[in-house]
Amino acid sequence: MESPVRKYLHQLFNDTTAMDGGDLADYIPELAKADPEVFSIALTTIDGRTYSVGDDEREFTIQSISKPFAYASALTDRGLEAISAKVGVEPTGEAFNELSLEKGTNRPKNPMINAGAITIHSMLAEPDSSLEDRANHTVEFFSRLAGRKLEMDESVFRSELETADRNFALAHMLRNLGVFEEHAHQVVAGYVAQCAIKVNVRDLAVMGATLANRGMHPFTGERVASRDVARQVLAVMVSAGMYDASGTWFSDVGIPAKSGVSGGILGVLPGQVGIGVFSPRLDPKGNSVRGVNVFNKLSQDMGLHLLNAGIFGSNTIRSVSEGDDETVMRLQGVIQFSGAEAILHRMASLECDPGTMVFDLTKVTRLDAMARRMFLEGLRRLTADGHRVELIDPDEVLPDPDLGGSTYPIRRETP
Ligand SMILES: NC(=O)CC[C@H](N)C(=O)O
Repeated sequence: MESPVRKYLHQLFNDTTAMDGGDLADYIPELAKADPEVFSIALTTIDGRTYSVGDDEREFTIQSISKPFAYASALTDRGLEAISAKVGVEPTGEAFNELSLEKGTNRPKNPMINAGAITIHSMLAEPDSSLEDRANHTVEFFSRLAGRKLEMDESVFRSELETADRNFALAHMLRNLGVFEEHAHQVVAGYVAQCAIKVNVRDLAVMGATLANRGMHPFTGERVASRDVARQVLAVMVSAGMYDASGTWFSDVGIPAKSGVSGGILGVLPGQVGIGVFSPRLDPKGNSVRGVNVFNKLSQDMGLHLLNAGIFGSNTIRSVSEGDDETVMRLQGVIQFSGAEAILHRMASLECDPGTMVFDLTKVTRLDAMARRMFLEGLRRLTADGHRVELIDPDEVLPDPDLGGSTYPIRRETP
C-alpha cells in the first residue's frame, strides 16, 4: 500500500513545483550559483519515520537555520541564565542583518538575527576556545542532532567570508559595546563556518524531530538537548524564526520555524514532527517562495497549526455510572489541568452518602504533574468524607497514589 503521507507529499510537491517566483540570494557569491529548480520536502515523526519527496539527498548550506541549533548548543553548555544575560528573546520586526539591540542593556534582541547569532557563536564550546574549537564543536553538535556526520562546505565558507563586511561590522559594534570580548574576526569566521555546514532536507527534518521530541533523538535515542532547552529554542523560533515575517507566519502557518538564505526552511511541531523544505528562490523577506507555500498548505491540509489545540476538558470523563452500591467514573486520554478540573467538578457533583467510589484509569494515557496533584487531592477529600475509594489502574498511570498520612486508595483488578 502506498503510504497516504507519501502520496500527500507527492501531490503537494507537484502542485508547488510550478511556482517559479523569487530570486537566488546573491550577496554570498557562491549561493548565486545554486540550481534554482531544486526542490525537496521531508517530514520526520518523533517515532523516527521519515517521508520525503524530490531531491532529498541534495546538500545545501544550512545558513540561518543553524541559529536555533547553535542556540540549543550554547544553552546546553552555559545554561539559560548565562545566555539570557547576553541575548534576549524579543522579536525585532527588522531584517536579519540589522543591529537590533535592546535599549539599556545592548543585548541583541534575539538569537535568530545575525547580531544575536554572532554573539551566541562567541559563547559556544569552552570560554577562550579557538576558532577551530568552536567550529568543530558546532559540527559535532549538529551531527548528533542529524544522527550522521555532517561537514562544512569550504567554498561557500570562503565565499561568504570574503564578502562578510556587514557581519564583521556587526561583530565589531558588539565587541565595542562589550557584548562579547572574543576577537571579532575570529567569531565571524566561526559563525560563517557554522552557516556553511551542509545538510539535506532529510537532515533538517530529523534535526527538527529531535526538537519536537523534547531533545531526544528519534532514532539514535540520544538525549541531545534537555526538554527545557528544546522548549526555549522553539519559543524563540515562534517569535523570531521568520525574521520580520514572523507574525504573519505564525498566524497563517502556526508552526515554529526557521529559514535560511540558501533556501531551506525548518519547521518543528512539538510532540509530532520535524519538517524540512528546500528550494533556493527567495521572497523579498529572504524566505524560500516554494518553502513558504509548502508550509502554508501543510498547516491547512494536515491541521498542523500549533494553536489548533485539542480539547482537553470534559472529554477526559468517559462515563459515570451511579449504582446503589457504588459509583464508577471511567476516565480516558491525556489528563492535564483542564481535564483534572472537569474531573474534580464532577466528583463534587456526586456528593452523596458515603459509599464506594471507583475510578477506572484503564483508558488513561497519562496524567501530567498538575493533573496528578489535583486528582489525588480529589481522592483525599472523598476519603476524608468517608467514601471507600477504589482505583483500577492496570498500567500504573498513577504510580504511588499516596493520599497523605500513608493512606492509599484500594486497588481493584481490571474487571
Ligand atoms: N538569513 C541567513 O540565512 C543569513 C546567513 C548568512 N550566513 C549571513 O550571515 O548573512
